[in-house]
Order: sequence, then structure tokens, then C-alpha cells
Amino acid sequence: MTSGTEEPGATLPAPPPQAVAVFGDTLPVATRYAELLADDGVRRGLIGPREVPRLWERHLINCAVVEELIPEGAEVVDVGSGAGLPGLVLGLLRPDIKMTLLEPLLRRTVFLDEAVEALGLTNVEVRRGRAEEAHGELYTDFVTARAVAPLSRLAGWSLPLLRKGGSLLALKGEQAEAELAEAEKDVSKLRPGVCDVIRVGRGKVDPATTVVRVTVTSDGGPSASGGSQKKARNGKKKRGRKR
Ligand SMILES: C[S@@+](CC[C@H](N)C(=O)[O-])C[C@H]1O[C@@H](n2cnc3c(N)ncnc32)[C@H](O)[C@@H]1O
Repeated sequence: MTSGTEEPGATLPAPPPQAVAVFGDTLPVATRYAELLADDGVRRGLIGPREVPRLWERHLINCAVVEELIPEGAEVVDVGSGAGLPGLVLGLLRPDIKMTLLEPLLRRTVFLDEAVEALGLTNVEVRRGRAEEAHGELYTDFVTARAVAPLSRLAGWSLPLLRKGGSLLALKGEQAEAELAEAEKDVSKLRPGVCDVIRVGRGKVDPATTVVRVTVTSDGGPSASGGSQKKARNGKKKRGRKR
């Protein structure tokens, strides 16, 4: 992912067989999203042009396989969505979940809003803001995050958003075990919980996607869905930050 404005150039490859297997009936929607990333996403500097040839394996499929860890009907907040990874991918793949894409930067939320509309995703909402600004008003079953911050900082932003029994699913690289070992003491001070490292998508994506999961075992807010989430939705995009 990049921050400057880039020229579109590289051609988006056709979906590989793994994409057909992973996305199933939602493949046309996933393909439309890949096209948006390869075109508008590159033009607006949200992803680098060099990512285009590897959009399917490295980005869409890599993110999609995390759905294995999310039960039916769950509420999910994707912290630091950027151009929609992994939140938009999970939202389009799983119409049964309620996905909130939480992202502070205006030009990214503009792209996300447009993508949600273009893809016709009624289960995905975009909320502009930082995770820590949503503490005390947004509660969810799962937080997902990829490439947002080191684990201890990410946990500080994310664990207060979780209901009791909820999990942070942090997509990490090969060094996930080492990162967890280093951060585990800090994480356990934030909120009692259980940490593990899971590899998902074996046989679908190579390498498999590595997820650090932190499941909180204590109350940190309301234990049932509803009121707080509604309040959060009402606060959507009211903040006036500009980039
Ligand atoms: C490197 S990008 C990764 C984007 C996307 N998750 C991906 O994997 O392509 C990090 C994103 O985190 C967002 N971010 C940074 N600090 C944040 C915070 N405190 N709360 C929510 N999002 C944050 C940034 O605006 C940026 O879009």
C-alpha cells in the first residue's frame, strides 16, 4: 500500500482457480472489487501499481480465508481498513455478517463508501475515525486488522471494542509467534484473555494466512449487541477531520 498518487498500468489477472473456490457465488462481486482496486485504487494512491498482478493471491484470497474464524451472524469491525482489506473482502464474501470498516483518512473512506455502493453491499458500513476514538461507544464480536500497528498498540486500540468472548484477529506475517511472545505481557495487562496463532486457508493460499487471535474473557462493555452499535452508527462520519 502506498500514500502517493500512482499511475494505473499493470493489468489485473483473471481470478485464479483458488479464487473461484474461495469466493464461490460471490466471485463476480469480488472481481468487481479487484477491478476497482486495480483502477481507482491505484489512481488514487491507495494501493501501489505493483500490487495489481498479485491482487488475488496476496490481498483478496489472503484476506478472504480469515472468514473461517468468524461464525455466522457475527458483528465485525475492521480497524484501519485502508482500501478495504480485509474488511470489504470479508463483507462481500459473508453477507450474514455485519461489517464496519473503521478508517480515519478521508480519501480512503470516500473510496470505501463508493466501493460499498458500487458492490451493493447492504451489510457493510463505513465509519470514519480512529479505533481509540470509538472506545465506549462501539462494541463488537470481532475486530480484524491487517498492517495497522504492532500487536501491543493494536491491542490497546482494539480490545476495548470487544464484547466479552470476542476476538481480535490480527493478520500478521511469518513472525507472528515472535511478535506475540514480545507483546503478550502488555496485551494481558490490557484485558484478561487468551492468545494464539492460527494459520488459515491452507491449500487455498500459499503461504497460509497467519492470524494472531486475542480472545477477551472479561467484560469490557455491554455483552449483547444493539444499543451501543446503534449509537455508533448514528455518529458515523460526523467528525470533521480532513486530510
Ligand atoms: C498500512 S495501512 C493498511 C490498510 C489495510 N488494512 C491493508 O491491509 O491494506 C494502515 C491503515 O490503518 C489506518 N490507521 C492508522 N491508525 C489508525 C487508528 N488509530 N485507528 C484506525 N485506523 C488507523 C491508516 O489510516 C491506514 O489506512
